[in-house]
Amino acid sequence: MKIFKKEQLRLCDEHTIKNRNLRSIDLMEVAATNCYKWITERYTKDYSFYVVCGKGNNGGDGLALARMLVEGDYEVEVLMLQSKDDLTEDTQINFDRFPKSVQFIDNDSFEIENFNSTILIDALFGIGLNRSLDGIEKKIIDKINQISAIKISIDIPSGLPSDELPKENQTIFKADETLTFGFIKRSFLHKEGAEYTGNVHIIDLDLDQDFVKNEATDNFIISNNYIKNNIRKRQKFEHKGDFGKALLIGGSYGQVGSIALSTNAALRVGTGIVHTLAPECGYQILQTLAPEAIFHGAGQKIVETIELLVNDYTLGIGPGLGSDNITKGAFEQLLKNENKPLVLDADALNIIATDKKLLKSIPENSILTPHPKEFERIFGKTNSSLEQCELARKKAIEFKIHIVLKGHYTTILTPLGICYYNPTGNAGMAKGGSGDVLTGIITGLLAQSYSPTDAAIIGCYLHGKAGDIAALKKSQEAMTAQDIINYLSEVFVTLNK
Ligand SMILES: NC(=O)C1=CN([C@@H]2O[C@H](COP(=O)(O)OP(=O)(O)OC[C@H]3O[C@@H](n4cnc5c(N)ncnc54)[C@H](OP(=O)(O)O)[C@@H]3O)[C@@H](O)[C@H]2O)[C@@H](O)CC1
Ligand SMILES: Nc1ncnc2c1ncn2[C@@H]1O[C@H](COP(=O)(O)OP(=O)(O)O)[C@@H](O)[C@H]1O
Ligand SMILES: [K+]
Repeated sequence: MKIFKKEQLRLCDEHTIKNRNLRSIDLMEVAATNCYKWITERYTKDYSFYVVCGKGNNGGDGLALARMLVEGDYEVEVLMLQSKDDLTEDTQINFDRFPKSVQFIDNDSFEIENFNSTILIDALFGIGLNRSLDGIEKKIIDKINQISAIKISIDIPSGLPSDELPKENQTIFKADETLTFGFIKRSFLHKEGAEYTGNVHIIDLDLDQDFVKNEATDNFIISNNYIKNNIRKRQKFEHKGDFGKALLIGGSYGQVGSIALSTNAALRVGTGIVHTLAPECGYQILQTLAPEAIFHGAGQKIVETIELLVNDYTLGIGPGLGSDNITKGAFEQLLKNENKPLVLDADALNIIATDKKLLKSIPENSILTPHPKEFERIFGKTNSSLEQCELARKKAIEFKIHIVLKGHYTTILTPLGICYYNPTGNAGMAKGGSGDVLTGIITGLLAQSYSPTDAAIIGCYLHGKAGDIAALKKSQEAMTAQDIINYLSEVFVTLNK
C-alpha cells in the first residue's frame, strides 16, 4: 500500500474529480457520508455530538458530517473557528447547507457539556496545515484536549503534520479515533505522531486507481495481499533440497537459548535443512530444543571459528553470539570471505559497532536487523524516529544493504532506498527473544530463495502476525518469543487458504 505526501494526496483528489466528472464538493460529500456511516455504525443516538470546524476543507467535511447527523436525528452542535479570512468555497457551501445555527468561537471561553456520552469531532485542520498552531487555535485545542469526551479526528488530528513529525511541545488534538481519507499518513506510523491519532481507520473515497497505480513513492505499508501473492507455494514433488539450507550462528555460555529460538523459527517457516553453529556448551540444549536441526560445535563456551559449511548455506549470525575478541576475529574472517547476502543481528551488529570499517565488508544485499539502540551504536544518534528512518535509508543505499529497523511498525529500508512499514506486531513482543525469532524467520526465507527484500518484508510480516495471534490466544503479557514461533503455523494456514 502506498504512502503519499500531502501534495500527492491533493493530486489524487484532483485526478479523481477530473476523471469521474465530479465536483470537489461531491468528493467532500462522499468523505462526510463515509465518516457518518463509520460513526453511526458504532454510536447510538444516546450520544451527543460537538463538531469543531475550521475554515478550510477539513471544516467543510465537519459541517457536512454535522448536517448528516442532524438529519439522522442525533443531537449536534457546531462550533466554528472565527476567522478573518473567507471559508473555502466548498466549506462555505456546507456552511450554507447546515440547517441549524452555528456557534462561532474566537477565544477559549466556549463551553462543551461534558457527559460520558459526548463525542467531540475534530474538523479544525486537515492536511492543509502549513505551520505550527499558536494563538487562539492553540488555546482552543489545548482546552479541547482537557475535555474527557470521546474524540474523533477527521482525516488527521488537527495540528499534526502529515509527512513530518511534530516538534516537542507542539499543540495537537489528541484523538481516540482518526478517520483518515484514502491513505495512511506517514506521521501516523511513528511514535511521535501516533500518540495523537488513537486508532486509525481508513475511510475509502473510491479514489482514482490509475493515479494510485502510477504515482511514484518510496514509502509503502506492507499489505496482506502482497504477502498472500508472494508467499512461495510448495509443489507436490519438491524435496527438502529445494527448500534451502540455513545455518544459524550464535550462542555463548548462558545465551544458547537465543540461537535455539532462531533455529526453531527457521524450521517453522519451511526451510528444507537447518543447521546451527554454536559452542559445545549448547550441544544438549540445541539437540533437545531443536532435534530437527544439525548441530556443529565451534569452541567450548563461545563461537571460536566459523569455517564449516558456510559456502553452501544461507547464514543468519548474531543471536547470543557475544563479542569476545576470538568470536570477533572469526566473524571478521567470515565477512572477508563471504559474498552472498547474510542476515546480521544482535552481537554481529554490536561487533560492527565497535569496528565500523567492517561495514564495508558486509556483502551486498545483506539484511541487518537492528533495534533502534543497535542502529544508533553503528550509525550514530538522531533526533527522532523519522530522522532515524531517513538515516537508515541513506545507509542502506550507501552500503547496498537492507536495514530492518525494529520496533512497532518495523521499517525495512532497501538498497534502492525504498521504505516498507510493517503493520503487524504488538507490544506483547517487547520481550527478550522476539528479535532472535525474527532472525531465524528471515534467514529461513532467504534460504528458500526469496529475494533479500522479500525475505525481510515477508519475514517481518509473518513475525508480527504470529505475534498478533499469540497475543490473542495468550495475552500480550503472558506470550513469549516461543509462542511467536508456535503460532507461525496459524499464519501459514490462513495464508494458504
Ligand atoms: N477534494 C479535496 O481536496 C478533499 C479534501 N478533503 C478535506 O480537505 C482537507 C484539506 O483542506 P484544506 O487544504 O482546505 O486545508 P485545511 O487543513 O482544512 O485547513 C488549512 C487552512 O488553515 C490555515 N492554516 C494552516 N495552518 C494553520 C495554523 N497553524 N493556524 C491557523 N491556520 C492555519 C490555512 O490557511 P492560511 O491561514 O495559511 O491562509 C489553510 O487554509 C483534508 O484534510 C480533508 O479533510 C475532503 O473533503 C476530501 C476531498
Ligand atoms: N511494541 C511493539 N510492537 C510491535 N513489535 C514489537 C514491539 N516491541 C518489540 N517488537 C518486536 O519484537 C522484536 C524485538 O527484537 P529485539 O529488540 O532485537 O529483541 P531481542 O534481541 O531481545 O530478541 C522486534 O522484531 C520488534 O519489532
Ligand atoms: K482534523
